[in-house]
Amino acid sequence: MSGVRTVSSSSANAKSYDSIMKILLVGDSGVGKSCLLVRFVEDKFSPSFITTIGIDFKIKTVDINGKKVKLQLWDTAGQERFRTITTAYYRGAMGIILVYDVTDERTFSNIKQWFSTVNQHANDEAQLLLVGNKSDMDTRAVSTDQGEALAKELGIPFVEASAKDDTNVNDIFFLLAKLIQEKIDSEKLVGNTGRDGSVNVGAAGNNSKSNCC
Ligand SMILES: Nc1nc2c(ncn2[C@@H]2O[C@H](COP(=O)(O)OP(=O)(O)OP(=O)(O)O)[C@@H](O)[C@H]2O)c(=O)[nH]1
Repeated sequence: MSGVRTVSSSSANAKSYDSIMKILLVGDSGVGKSCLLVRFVEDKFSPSFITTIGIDFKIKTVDINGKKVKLQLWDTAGQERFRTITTAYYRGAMGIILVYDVTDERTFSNIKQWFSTVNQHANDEAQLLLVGNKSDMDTRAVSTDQGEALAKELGIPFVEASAKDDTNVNDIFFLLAKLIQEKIDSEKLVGNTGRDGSVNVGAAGNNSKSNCC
């Protein structure tokens, strides 16, 4: 994708980036959230399924329009029993990726529920993105048209991807980071980095830096 370039996939020190973006992945258990993250950050794929317990995170620094942006990527557990823990992390997220599995219709129909949970717990200004994963598989149950139609209905962008064969995985994260950056540049979203590297996010109108009336 033009204007976007990977800088490093290791933990960056405090002086090696211009800004931080907190991004969350949500969706049913088994749709491939962890695999998308591992593919993006480590360029690896494992066919074995190790379910996420609670929450996990990885870091990757990318170049967006000449600025070094540290992506703080939070991988939430899809299992219902962790829902109380995971929803606590929605607040402050600048970007949220809703993932379903194109071979599993149930994970697709559950996206509306994920969308509503996100709207309930996340900041109004968070940028959302719908991802249909496992596009490499022949046993498809959800068509690309269905994915596009749902994204249109929800008013969010859509990407089909495969963590396994590395289709569109970089595009997911770079597209989201670019959209977040555009919101920051247009002052719809404000991110402040705390001393510990944590990010506080708010709508620009709620932030003291905004030129509010
Ligand atoms: N064929 C194929 N399999 C995939 C793909 N992505 C993930 N998988 C497989 O799907 C299974 C679940 O992947 P995970 O990434 O652990 O799923 P998750 O969404 O993180 O699951 P939870 O941690 O329980 O929420 C694993 O066996 C993966 O190997 C893909 O793009 N293609």
